[in-house]
Amino acid sequence: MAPKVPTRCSGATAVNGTRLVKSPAPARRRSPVDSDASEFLARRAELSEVHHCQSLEEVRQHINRIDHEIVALIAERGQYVDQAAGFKRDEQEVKAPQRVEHVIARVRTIAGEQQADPEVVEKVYRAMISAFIEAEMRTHQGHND
Ligand SMILES: O=C(O)C(=O)C[C@]1(C(=O)O)C=C[C@@H](O)C=C1
Repeated sequence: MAPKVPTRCSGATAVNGTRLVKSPAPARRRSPVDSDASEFLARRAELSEVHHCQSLEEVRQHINRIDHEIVALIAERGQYVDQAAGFKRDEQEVKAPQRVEHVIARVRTIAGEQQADPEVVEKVYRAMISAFIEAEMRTHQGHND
């Protein structure tokens, strides 16, 4: 894996409280769907910076901050998965194995672009999708009771 090179700061607050200069937000407010994905990822990469930490405590502060963002994104993703359940007729459609493999291939590609380990990303996604399928099953059963 390529070493992480610290990027120029532009718009975050460092853990030590330093305020970093933020570039103006884009005028348009469309959601980052597929067609906007590369633009969205480029902006995300520009905003993120990997700090060289001086202590384990500092490392954990960063991990805690990132976990907050990840959980917020899982919550948002979950609401779309929940809606997906409403469009499905049976258990096979809920499980959608071909779609799962498509998602996995896609996130592995994104991992490569983002200097993330594709093996780790695949394992995380398989565990997450499996949990979402269980939740979707419950929603789907609820719709059909
Ligand atoms: O795309 C769907 O059909 C979904 O329900 C979403 C999702 C996912 O979490 O990515 C969840 C369950 C299916 O197995 C496939 C994918």
